[in-house]
Amino acid sequence: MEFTLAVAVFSILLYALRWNRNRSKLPLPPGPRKLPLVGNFFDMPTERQWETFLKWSKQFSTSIVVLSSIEAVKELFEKRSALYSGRPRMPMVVELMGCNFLIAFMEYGNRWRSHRKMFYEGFNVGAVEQFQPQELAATHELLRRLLRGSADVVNDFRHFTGAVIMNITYGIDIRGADDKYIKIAKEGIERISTASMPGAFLVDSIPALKYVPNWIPGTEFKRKAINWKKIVQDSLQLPFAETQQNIATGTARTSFTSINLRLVEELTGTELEEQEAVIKATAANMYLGAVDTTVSALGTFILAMLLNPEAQKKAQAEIDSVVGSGQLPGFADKPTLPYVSAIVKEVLRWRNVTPLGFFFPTISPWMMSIKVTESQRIRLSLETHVLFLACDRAILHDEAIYPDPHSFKPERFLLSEGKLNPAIRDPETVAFGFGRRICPGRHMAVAALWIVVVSILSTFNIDKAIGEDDREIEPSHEYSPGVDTPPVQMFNHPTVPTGGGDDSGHFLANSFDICLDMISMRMYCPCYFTPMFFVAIYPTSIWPLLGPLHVSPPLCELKRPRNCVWVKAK
Ligand code: HEM
Repeated sequence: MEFTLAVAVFSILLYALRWNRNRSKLPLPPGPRKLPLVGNFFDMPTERQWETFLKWSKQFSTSIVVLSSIEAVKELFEKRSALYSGRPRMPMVVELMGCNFLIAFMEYGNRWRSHRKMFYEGFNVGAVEQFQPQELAATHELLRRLLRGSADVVNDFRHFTGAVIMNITYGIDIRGADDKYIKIAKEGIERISTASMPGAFLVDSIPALKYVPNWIPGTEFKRKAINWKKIVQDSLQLPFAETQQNIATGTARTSFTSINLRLVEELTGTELEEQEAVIKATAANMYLGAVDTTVSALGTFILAMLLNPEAQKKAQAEIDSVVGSGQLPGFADKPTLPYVSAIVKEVLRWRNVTPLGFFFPTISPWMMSIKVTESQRIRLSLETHVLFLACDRAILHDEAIYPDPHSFKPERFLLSEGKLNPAIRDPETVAFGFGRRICPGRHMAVAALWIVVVSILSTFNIDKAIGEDDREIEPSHEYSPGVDTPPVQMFNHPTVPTGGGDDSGHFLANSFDICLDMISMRMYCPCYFTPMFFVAIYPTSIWPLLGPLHVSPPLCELKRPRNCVWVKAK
């Protein structure tokens, strides 16, 4: 028996070594020089990643396939989505900080499915219509805040999004600008953003470091993880506990959490615990997924209006002629306000919130090549294992579909008679991702964007702020990656390349080399030569590259309240 086992193990190892040798005949991908053990860890940029990746892409080749055409993205992420819906492993944020409740970081499987299903039930295209009253009420509150003279428009947008989502998700009212839940969520998102930055923590490249005792020098990351976990846990636990408490005292308002908790109240024991955990986690995802993304898009709207006063005037003329100046617009006006809808589409296209989508790891280390489209096939080897990354910005700036892509032109979505042109690809089909991992909050996000955009346009003029020298201040194009980090240079220019790496321009193979360090890691790992283990260690070596969420800080003034009689303070 033991002999048979030994022969079996030996044969597998022999096969593995031969298999590896065959594959290693393929050339190694070029990239920055690797150090022993840590590979290219220290080369990884922690900010303005796109610039470094672009530089590397010119200097080197291969490794990451950035899909910059809708055809390639649909082929892989939609037609073959069963194979391309995974997520890379993230030891710092998921395992040490306990963010395994975040759907965006979950591995594709049953756990992800159960959370996603519950999310879908609450936020599908039909279900989100029931949130319109809350969105409208929060929008009118936003207008009142702006009317009182806002010092920080971005903060007001954060407050708006928080108010809508806390109401829908937990039935909790936000109290003032310093509301504790807004504060908790803001802090939680900051920590999650920092911890999920590619290259920020070595433990993501060497997951075994998470077992190193805390007292050993150099394990500062473990202490950070413990502190940050507490902050993140607050955003998971506290609002949920308040809703539970309200249900117990009979004061709970109808919300996603209260409805779902009532549905499971018949359950007992482990079944109840499991269901409660899914409800709690899904609710937290709603808040954490919604805030920065929506705030970023609204910030871009303000920037676009500052830079394009003509577009602002046209939208206001449309609103005045359709809604009139005697009342505020509502959701029912949407079909009759195509220019406003075109502005929302252009906001999602022009400076989309996630210029780079999420990473999807290569499906299987056993594959030698992957067919991307009918005419394109990528060769794979162990060393050139690719991560697929949809470059949303490139797709949304495709000149063939959107001529003069860097200009803000809502007209591109309109027919000559002023109606929306269905033939132009709707940015909503790109800006929220693709396939099975497509953003589940997109319907709510678009509704919230639309009502805020139309309401601000109907009541305010958005003008450049006036400086102390009585001159207009030119708006900054700088956006902050993540939250509360110093502003960095924004994508004024197409820093993410939009061309193709091949004749048809379909995708940028031979482009970014962002995973070079991870590939090196695999080569130093003792398990590397055993393909059986390779599957297990592969995800540990890959960072996700979350397209940085951009929160813009537009310096602006909302002047000349237009129909402000309708925005009277309460
Ligand atoms: C303008 C607003 C928004 C934008 C641009 C946006 C964009 C995105 C993108 C690009 C993804 C990744 C999709 C992929 O992997 O291909 C995503 C995922 C996600 N979004 Fe959004 N989002 C927005 C608003 C929201 C809102 C309002 C919510 C919650 C109510 C939300 C919840 C989520 C969740 C939970 C995921 C993870 C999905 C998964 O991995 O299965 N998002 N979003």
